[in-house]
Amino acid sequence: MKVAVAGATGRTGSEIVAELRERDHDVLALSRDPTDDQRDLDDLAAVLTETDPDALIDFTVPEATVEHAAVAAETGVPLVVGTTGFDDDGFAALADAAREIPVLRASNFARGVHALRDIVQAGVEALPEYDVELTETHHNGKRDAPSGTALTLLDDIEDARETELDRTHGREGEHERAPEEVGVHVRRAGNVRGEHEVLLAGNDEVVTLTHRAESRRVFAAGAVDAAEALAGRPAGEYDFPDVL
Ligand SMILES: NC(=O)C1=CN([C@@H]2O[C@H](COP(=O)(O)OP(=O)(O)OC[C@H]3O[C@@H](n4cnc5c(N)ncnc54)[C@H](O)[C@@H]3O)[C@@H](O)[C@H]2O)C=CC1
Ligand SMILES: O=C(O)C1=N[C@H](C(=O)O)C[C@H](O)C1
Repeated sequence: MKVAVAGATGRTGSEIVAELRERDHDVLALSRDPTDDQRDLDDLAAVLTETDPDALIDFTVPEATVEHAAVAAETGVPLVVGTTGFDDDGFAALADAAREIPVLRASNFARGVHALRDIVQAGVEALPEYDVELTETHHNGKRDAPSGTALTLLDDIEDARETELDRTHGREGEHERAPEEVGVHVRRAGNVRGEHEVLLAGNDEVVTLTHRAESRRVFAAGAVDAAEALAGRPAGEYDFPDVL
C-alpha cells in the first residue's frame, strides 16, 4: 500500500512511519517543515491528488486533523485518525468527512486496550454496586486531559451501568462520594507511554484492571493494521474493533 502520514515527525507518527516501512509499504511522510524525504503537509490537497495514497493516517492535533479530514474527503482518501482531544465540532467534522470516505477513529490503537474494554464491561456488569475509579497516566508532553482512552472507558462504563455517571475529575476539600460518581484521575509524568487503570471497589475487596503501553510501537502497529483493513471499505465511520 501507499500510505500518507500526517504527524510523521511526532512521537507516534514517527513510529507509524517505521512500522509502515518495516511492512514494506510506500510511505508519504508529511511535515509542515519538510526535509528531502518528506512532503509538505501545508500542501496536503495537492500532495494527495498527485500521489493518490490508499490511506492517510493522522496523529497530529484536533484542529489540524479536522482540516486534514476535509481534504481527505475531497480527494477520496480513506482516513485513520488517532488524534484525541476533539470537541463536539471536531467529532461532527469527522462525521461529515465519513459521508464521503471511510474514517476509522480510535482513541487507542493498542489491541490490549480493546481487550481491557471488554474486561471492564464484564467487571462492571458483574459488580454493579461497586465504586468505580479511573486513573490514566501519560508523559509530561501530553496536551489533552483526560486521555481519549479514558473518555472511551468512561463511555463503556456508562453503557455497562445503563446510566449516566457523575464524572468527578479529582477531589479536594470536603467531598463525600455520591452513589453515581466515578472518580477520574490524571497523572502526567516522565515519558510514560500510556497507562489506564479501572478500579472496582466493594466492601472488603478491590478489583484493579490495568493496561500499560511499553512502547508507542503498539499504537503504530494498530494504526497500520487499521489502514490496511480500511482500504476498499465503503464511506462511513469505523472504530478499531470493527477491523480487529
Ligand atoms: N489513538 C492512539 O492509539 C494514540 C493517539 N495518540 C494521540 O495522537 C496525537 C499526537 O500525539 P503525539 O504523537 O504524542 O504528539 P506529538 O506532539 O509528538 O506529534 C504531533 C505531530 O503533529 C504535528 N502538528 C502539531 N500541530 C500541528 C498543526 N497545527 N498542523 C499540522 N501538524 C501539526 C507535529 O509536527 C507532530 O508531527 C495526540 O492527540 C495523542 O493523544 C497518541 C498515541 C496513541
Ligand atoms: O498522548 C498519548 O501519548 C496517548 N494518547 C491516547 C489517548 O489520549 O488516549 C492514547 C494513548 O494512551 C497514548
